[in-house]
Amino acid sequence: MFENKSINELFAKVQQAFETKKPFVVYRQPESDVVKGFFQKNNDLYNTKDYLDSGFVFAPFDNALPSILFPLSESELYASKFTDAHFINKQNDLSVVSNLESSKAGHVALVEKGIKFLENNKYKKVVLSRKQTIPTPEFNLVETFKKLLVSYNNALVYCWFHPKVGLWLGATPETLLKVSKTTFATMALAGTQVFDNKKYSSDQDSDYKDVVWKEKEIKEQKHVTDFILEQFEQGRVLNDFRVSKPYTTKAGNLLHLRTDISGELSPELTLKNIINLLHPTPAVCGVPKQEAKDFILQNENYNREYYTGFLGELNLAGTSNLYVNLRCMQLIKNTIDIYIGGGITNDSNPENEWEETVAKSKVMLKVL
Ligand SMILES: C=C(O[C@H]1C=CC=C(C(=O)O)[C@@H]1O)C(=O)O
Repeated sequence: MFENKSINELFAKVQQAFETKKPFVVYRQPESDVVKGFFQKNNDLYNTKDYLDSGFVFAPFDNALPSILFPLSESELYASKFTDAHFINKQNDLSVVSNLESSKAGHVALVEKGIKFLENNKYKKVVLSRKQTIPTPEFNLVETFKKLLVSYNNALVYCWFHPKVGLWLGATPETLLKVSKTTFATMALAGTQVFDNKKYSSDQDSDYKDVVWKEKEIKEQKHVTDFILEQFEQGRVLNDFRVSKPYTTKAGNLLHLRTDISGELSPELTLKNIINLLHPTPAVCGVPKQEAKDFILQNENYNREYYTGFLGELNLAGTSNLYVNLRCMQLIKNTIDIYIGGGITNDSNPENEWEETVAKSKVMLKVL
């Protein structure tokens, strides 16, 4: 399906497609050394409504809006091996500084409003976010993408472009779902703390067993696990259900709590049914889902667009690999908008929630 190219040919193709304003996506799945690309042959904007098509899907947070598809039948597909040796200078220091004080007041006020909303209604969780604009007069697409590749090995790293939509890049640690025929897997990812690199020398999740999580983070992550289990119970769709214990996982400079959930899907279930059950999960929206979504749309004061939506391979040889669009950014002329958020519960401290978004913003600031 994917034609082999050298990595330099693939990057040259990316550069050319971007300069000539042709739609494309290049991406590398977690723990893989293969970079794949879809290069659409025309400039049409295709949608998928039923998720029966094959191709690469790019879906917004607001599930009432259309999902964009690069159809398999309208795209050239290339793949190439990529190793660190292709790129030596790993990351920048965090020299890009922007005016954070005004953003801080706005975000703290939003979180305070979120906490009141939860208390007044006895709701459990809402995920609140912001965007931060960074000047990038010297932005170089291929170099930035390479830095993301070498910096975030266990993330889905991508660069997506459509002339009618814009340019998005990201390195997301969160799987929305993997479906291969009837085998299904997802994860509940939430809770954040900054990774202490003096304490741990390895990148293995098994080394983080002694990490201590506060009650707030444990609850915040449990809401995501419970939501997924309830959704599948209601749909009565999973046989041979397997649910891991929550464990600590590393994503860039951060640690999160994660539970793995997998099983066998009832054959009558469509991918659209599964996506509707899951998206948006409380890792990016809240509990109850609709009320949290309404609060987000009415109060965040900016448009999330594709941040906290999902993206990935759709029905390629019977398999779909979809990821939640986190730790992402969008190019707007000579600036980059970085999108960052966090889960709010009754126990949240607005100042800490602000700090969490600052820590998360470093995932992208490091490569700019
Ligand atoms: C909403 C984001 O992260 C989610 C995923 C992992 C941990 C999260 C948290 O600790 O709040 C969020 O639920 C984001 O990075 O913008």
